Amino acid sequence: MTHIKIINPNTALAMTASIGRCARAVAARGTVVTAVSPSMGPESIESHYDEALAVPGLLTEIAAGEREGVDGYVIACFGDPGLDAARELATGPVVGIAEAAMHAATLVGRSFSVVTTLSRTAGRAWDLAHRYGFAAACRGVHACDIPVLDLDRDPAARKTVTELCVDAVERDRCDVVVLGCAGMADFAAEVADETGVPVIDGVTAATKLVESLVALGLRTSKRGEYATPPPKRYSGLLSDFTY
Ligand SMILES: O=C(O)C[C@H]1NC(=O)NC1=O
Repeated sequence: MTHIKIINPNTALAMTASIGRCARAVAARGTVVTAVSPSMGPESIESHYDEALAVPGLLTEIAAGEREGVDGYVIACFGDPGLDAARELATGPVVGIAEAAMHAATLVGRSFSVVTTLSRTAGRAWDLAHRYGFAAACRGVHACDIPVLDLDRDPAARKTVTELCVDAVERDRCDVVVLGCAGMADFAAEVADETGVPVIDGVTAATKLVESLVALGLRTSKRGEYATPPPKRYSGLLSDFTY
């Protein structure tokens, strides 16, 4: 049995439940998926500030997972917040949904475009494409300017995102669309029908990637940069983080 813990780093429990449903829909029979939100942090992540404040809660969930014997983790936020720190804590693989989606996109196409939420987060998506080595394959990053929590609440959101994806394929002439928010996890099938190209949701892509890495017996390397952090005291609210 493989246990994958999917961490939605924001505190929106309805979004976490949707993320869990999407991941379980693709998980193998022998895989148990638990989807959680930290008890502390922003209700959605739409800025560098939100991202910074989401990381402590994310890391508490990774530390708890290590005590629970979790085999691998998904960070279910398109900014891949805290990914490197999470890898320092985790024994098993940790995959962010942006990284997973971009990898999957380049395995089924020569180019991809990202459709994300707020314009202000587009720079982060470009930064990740550069970091992961996919800048040449990324033809564009487009924002629907729908707040993360409105993706579920606004009945017009799905149509708006779908139309933007159709427009992105036509303008960018990209082979693949990457959905740039964990809150779009259940949009992929509809967008694929409308665009006629492969559409990748990072939640499901990351779930299967972690499952595969665990099946291959691959764990996070502790030889170098991802070694366990050096022990030290952390004061104030962070005193719980003392090793
Ligand atoms: O980065 C974004 O625009 C989307 C990102 N924010 C969030 O709360 N979950 C996400 O996937």
